[in-house]
Amino acid sequence: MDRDFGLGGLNLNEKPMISVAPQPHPSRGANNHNVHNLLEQAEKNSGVLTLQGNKRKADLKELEWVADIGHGSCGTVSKCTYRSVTMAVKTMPRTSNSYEMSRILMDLDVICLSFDCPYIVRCFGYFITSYDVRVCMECMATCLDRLLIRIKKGIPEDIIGKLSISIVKALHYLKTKHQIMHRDVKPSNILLDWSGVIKLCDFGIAGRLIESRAHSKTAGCPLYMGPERLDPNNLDSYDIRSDVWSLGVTLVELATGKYPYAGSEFDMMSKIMYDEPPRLSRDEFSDDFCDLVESCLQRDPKDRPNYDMLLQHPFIVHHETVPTDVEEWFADVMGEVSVAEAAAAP
Ligand SMILES: Nc1ncnc2c1ncn2[C@@H]1O[C@H](COP(=O)(O)OP(=O)(O)OP(=O)(O)O)[C@@H](O)[C@H]1O
Repeated sequence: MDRDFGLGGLNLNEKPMISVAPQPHPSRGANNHNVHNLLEQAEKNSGVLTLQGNKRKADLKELEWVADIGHGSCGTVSKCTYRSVTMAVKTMPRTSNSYEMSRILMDLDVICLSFDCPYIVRCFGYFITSYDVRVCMECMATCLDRLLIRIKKGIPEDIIGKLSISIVKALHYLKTKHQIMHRDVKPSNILLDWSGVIKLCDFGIAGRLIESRAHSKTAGCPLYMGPERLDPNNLDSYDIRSDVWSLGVTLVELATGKYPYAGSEFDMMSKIMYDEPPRLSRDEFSDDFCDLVESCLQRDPKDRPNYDMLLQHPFIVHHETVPTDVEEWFADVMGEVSVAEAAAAP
């Protein structure tokens, strides 16, 4: 779809999510006046859906619920149809809390802004009512954390090769085209469809970069944050290399089938800050893959690659050229899971 409204330039950066250090009240950076204006701007295109290349004014009453897909901290995602087009609709209740509202608007803005990126989940349009905001997206088959739970093992390296290309390209696109960093890279925000296409989603806590740096330390899931973002003594801003750390942790989790740190949340955060970063075993994975992960999981952000460097990494370059059928693999594993589930059923 075309970019329907632009929220760019307004300060939605200060949106701390999970407290890991003393911090101001979450709503401080997103003032009510800004949020109100942004909402008014967005409302102008409410109900305009772009389907099969045609823009049309849609009637919310024609949106039919099919099934719930899942719940996140901002709302619920459901499978719906609009005139026989299947979509995933994320419904987020409107709230008087300007921090929550700024998250909703940021998610909406980035997804609309990224209409031309094939590695970011596509948006058909949205509805803003007096009660909620509903974002209509293409419906993907699953997110990678659910997939890991279902298959109960790691994802094969050649599939991770294809997946890494899509995610690095999505992050690179956000950085170079819109000066945005995602700040919440993790398996639950990576989606896969039945034809094997991999896309990034969930931009509620994305941050606008000012001179390539973001300035709010606390947004995102702390378990995927780089040590520099968890350190309460570090008052510096951070850059996209913090997302590169999150990508490294995500790749280890996808390859091994489990999150690399254990213990209470406090233990895990201490380990991220003070222990040696996780590594992949060279007995189980190729040297190129192990090297890529090692480069992403460097304690000092300056030692991590940027996206241009990642795109030239031998692991990525190799998987750009080899034909890997993600669609077939996905169909096979889902088939195996269904057979196993049917066999285990009473
Ligand atoms: N376009 C989509 N197609 C299919 N499933 C989706 C789509 N968008 C989101 N989902 C799924 O819906 C569920 C809820 O997503 P949502 O983005 O609201 O929250 P989350 O990422 O799980 O959690 P949080 O927002 O707290 O980080 C997740 O399982 C997600 O994978």
